[in-house]
Parts: sequence; structure tokens; C-alpha cells
Amino acid sequence: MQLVTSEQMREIDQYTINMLGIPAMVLMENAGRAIAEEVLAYCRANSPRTTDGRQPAQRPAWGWDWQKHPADAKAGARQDIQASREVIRSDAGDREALAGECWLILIGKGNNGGDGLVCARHLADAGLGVRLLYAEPPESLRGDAAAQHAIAERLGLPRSVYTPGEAGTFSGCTGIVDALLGTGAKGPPRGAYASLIREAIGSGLPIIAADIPSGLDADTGSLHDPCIRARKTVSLAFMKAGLTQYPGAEAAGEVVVRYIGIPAALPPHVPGAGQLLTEASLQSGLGVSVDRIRQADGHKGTYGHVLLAAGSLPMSGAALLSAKAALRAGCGLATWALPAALLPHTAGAVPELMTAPVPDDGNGAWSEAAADEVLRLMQARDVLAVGPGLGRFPGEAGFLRALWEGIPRPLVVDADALNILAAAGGLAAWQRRDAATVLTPHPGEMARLAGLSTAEVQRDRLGLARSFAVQHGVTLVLKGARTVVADPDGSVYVNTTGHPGMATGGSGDVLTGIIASLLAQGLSAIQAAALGVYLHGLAGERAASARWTAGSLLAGDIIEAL
Ligand SMILES: NC(=O)C1=CN([C@@H]2O[C@H](COP(=O)(O)OP(=O)(O)OC[C@H]3O[C@@H](n4cnc5c(N)ncnc54)[C@H](O)[C@@H]3O)[C@@H](O)[C@H]2O)[C@@H](O)CC1
Ligand SMILES: [K+]
Repeated sequence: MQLVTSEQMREIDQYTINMLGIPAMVLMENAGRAIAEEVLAYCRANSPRTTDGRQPAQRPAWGWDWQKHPADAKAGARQDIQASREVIRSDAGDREALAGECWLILIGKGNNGGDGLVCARHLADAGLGVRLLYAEPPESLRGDAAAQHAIAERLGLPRSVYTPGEAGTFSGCTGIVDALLGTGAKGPPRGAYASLIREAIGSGLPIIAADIPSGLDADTGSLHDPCIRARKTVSLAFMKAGLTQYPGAEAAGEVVVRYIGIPAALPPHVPGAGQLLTEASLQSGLGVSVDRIRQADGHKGTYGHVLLAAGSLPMSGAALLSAKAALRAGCGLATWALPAALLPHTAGAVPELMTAPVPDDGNGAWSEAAADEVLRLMQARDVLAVGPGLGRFPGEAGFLRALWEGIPRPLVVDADALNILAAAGGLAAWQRRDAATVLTPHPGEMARLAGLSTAEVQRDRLGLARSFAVQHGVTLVLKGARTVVADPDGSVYVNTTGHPGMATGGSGDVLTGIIASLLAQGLSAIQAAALGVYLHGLAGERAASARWTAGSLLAGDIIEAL
């Protein structure tokens, strides 16, 4: 599924209206109607007055649901048809059930407010009580939004203009539609918008947001103060990038992307902000399947050989987790290069794993000289993963630089290897590698690599990942909820799988092993990184739901679920 920024959405709107000739009023009509359908669906699923015995929609405890664009998949088209049928049903049968509902529609003065006015009209027709609350006097509306206001006036929809602090603003209401600010918003909500948002949140009523929650930065997912907290957000035409990233994803609640007549194919001059990683987009966009098929006549050599330079006396488990994950992700062989002193303590822990002890003066630590042995081992291996549990040690920069420059094969750099890279001047000071290079930082490691604070990294994860990958010619996996994967060619992917229980020690080591394994099986850097984060998240979800609660999930469980 395509992600867009506000600016890109504006260009797409303009192209659709001016170049294709689809009238803006048609788009607004479709948008408002789609939002109304989502309000009705919400009412039916949550109202005690629902009498037709249908099960309320199960809201996922995390993640989001979205309605697929009809062009995305046949399943999506079916959902759209079903949504229309439900409205017909409501016209005929549910009026009584919906009659107790009274929704307050918050109207801003731009086109987002226009969408709210269309929504109100459809809700009233479906039998809901509606009240319009304008943030500013309706005379301030222009263009299509003003035309929608005039229609609402002729229909006699009850309305008032917001007065801060006035008693009774929300009394008798069962829900709120937030149509205050959309993709045309600039900066934190000002004036009446700010106080109305605060009062709406304070009312405790369920809120459904039109396009984006007002106060959200639609590009980055950071929140202005104040920002609407929605139960559901109806993203129009395309998913706005900021809805995928925390804290925006939290403020948006369940996200539903609805088709409003804007073609699914982007205009030629609009690049898009990225793609959501789903099974469908992995297959169609990146040409990889989640099902890893084995050849009938394949042998262990067919699926590649991973070398792992990892582990030190206090952190040998990190290497074992990476190695086992690599084997579970399907590589034919894995060898662990380890400081020799670790061998007696770890031999046989993963029986399928080969070991290659590296001289260490008996201290269980790495040294600059150890790079020679890793380089020698790499002559007969396909991929090197370096970092998990590596530790910091004298000569570390020389060690890593020797591997970085001396290995003409794919390289996965994680954990302490990333910290070594950052301490040695960052990527600006290192030459570009020709072979695939995948970096897998968590936000703290990313901050060190990019010379930023962790908060700065988290403020615009998509933008930073893209610019870093392009600037340094590496494939970047910026971990965290909704992991971002960026390719040196500027393409960006946002993962959709994962589970809060995966926030546990060793989870990243497992991911490193999976990505290295997929590289060894011949996938490109972006294929391996994208499929790797998708599978890692999916395995985490399965491990959590099958046997464990979120809090008790261990990294090893993710490997078992692979
Ligand atoms: N033709 C189109 O372009 C379509 C637009 N659509 C809707 O229109 C929205 C975009 O509409 P607009 O571009 O008119 O913009 P918005 O409706 O998002 O808001 C812009 C208005 O809010 C004011 N404003 C901006 N930032 C503010 C802030 N921080 N505090 C207070 N006021 C602020 C501006 O002065 C402007 O009047 C989309 O999000 C979507 O909901 C849909 O109707 C589909 C078609
Ligand atoms: K909104």
C-alpha cells in the first residue's frame, strides 16, 4: 500500500482535478460518504442498541486495520462492495438502532471541514442525530467547503459556532467526527482549533478522524500540542505516512484507507513516501514470497553459508540467537567465528552450528588481529553478519574497517559493530562498499550513527532512514515499532508485523540472523531486509499469540515461531 506526504497528496489532488478533470466536489462527496460509512460501521459494532446479532468488529489490540484499495487486491474490492451493502441495509433496517446516536461534527474552514459537512449529511440520512460545530463562523469557508455549508443550511442541519468553555457543547452526544484540520494544516493547531481539540479530548467521547487526527504531523507521525486521539481514522485515497509511525499511529487508532475516486496509480511526477510492507507488496513490489520454497533437488550448499562474527564473554547468547535464527530462516550452513575462550562454554548449544574459534589470549574478547581470521573464513562463506554481542575492544575500528573494506560479499552490521562505526567517525569517514551492506540500528544506535539525539531520530523516522540510505549507499533497517527499511535508491518500506512483546533482549540479534540468512540464499539487500523484518514481526506475533503473553515472550520464542 502506497504512503504519501501532505505535499504529495496536494499534488495528487491537483493532478486528479486539473489534469484528469474529476471535479473536486465529486472527490469531497466520496470522501464524506466514506467517512459516514465508517461512522455507521463504528456505531453498529459498538452500540448496545445494535439488534441484528452481528458480532462487533474485533479491534486488534495493536497494529491497525485498513481497507484495501480496490486496486490493491480482489479482497479489497470485496470489502468495498460489502461496505456499500451495509449502508443500504442501514437505510432499510437499522434506523431504529442508530436513532439513539448523536454525533457532533467538528468543522474546520478548509476542505477537511467540507468532508465533515458531507459526512454529516449522509449520517443524517442514515438516521443518526447530527450537530455541526464550526470552529470559525461558517462565512469563513471558501470554495467547495462553502458550497457544502450552503447545502447543510438548506437541509437545516442543526449547527453552532464554537465558543470556548461554553457549557453543554458535548451534552447528548455519543460520538465526534473530527473534520477540523487535514493535510492543509501547518504547525500546531491555533486559536479556536486548539481549545476545541482539547475540549473534544476532554469529553471522553469516541472520535473518528477525517483523513488525519487534527494536530498530527501527517508526514512524520509526530504530534503537535494538542492533537486529537481518535478511535478510528479514515485516511482518504492514500495512507498518510504519519499514520504509520508512533506516536501518530497511536493517536490515529484503527486506520482505514478509503477509495474516493482518486486513481490508485500515482501521477508520473509524484514519487510517493514509501510502501507498507505486506505479503502482497513484498510479492508485487520486491518480488519475494513469504513462503520460502526449497528446490526438490536442493542441498545445503544451495541455500548459502552465513558467517557470524559475534559474541564475547559476557554476551555469547547474542551470537547463538543470531546463528540459530539464521538456520531457522533457511540458510544451508552457518558458522560462528568466536573468541576461542568461549568455545568450552558454548560448544553444542546449537548442534547444527559450526564454530571457528579465533585466538583471543584467553580473555573471550575480540581484537584487531582477529580480522585476519574472519577474512580467511569469508573466502568460503557467502555473507558476514557482524556485531551481536561483539563488545567493545582495543583496535575495534581497525577490526571493523578491515572487514568493511576487505569483504566483497554481503555484510550485515548490527549492535556493537554499529557503535564502533559511529565512534570511528560514522559512515562519512568510510568508503562505500560495492557489495550489499545492511545496517540494522535501533533508534539509539541510529542516533549515534547520525549524530542526533534519539528524540530527533524518532521525530521523522521515514525521512531520516531515506536520506541516510541514499547518502551513504547502505540498506538501512531502522528498528522499533513499525520498523522502517530504506534502500539506497530512495525507496522506503514500513513494516506492518510485530508485537509489543518483541521489545526484549535478543530480539534484534534474531533479526540480524534472519537477514543474513536471506542474503545467503541469494536475495538482494532490500529484499532480505524487507522480508526479514516482515518475517521477524510475524514470528513474534505468532509466538505471542500461540503460547506466550506479551511480557513473557523471549527472543528464542521468535526463532521457534519462524
Ligand atoms: N480537492 C481536494 O483537494 C480534496 C481534499 N480533501 C480534504 O481536504 C483536506 C485538505 O484541505 P485543505 O487543503 O483545504 O486544508 P485543511 O482543511 O486541512 O485545513 C486548512 C485550513 O485550516 C487553516 N489552518 C492551517 N493550519 C492551521 C493550524 N495549525 N491551526 C488552525 N488553522 C489552520 C488554514 O488557514 C486553512 O484555512 C484533506 O485532508 C481532505 O480531508 C477531500 O475533500 C478530497 C478532495
Ligand atoms: K481531521
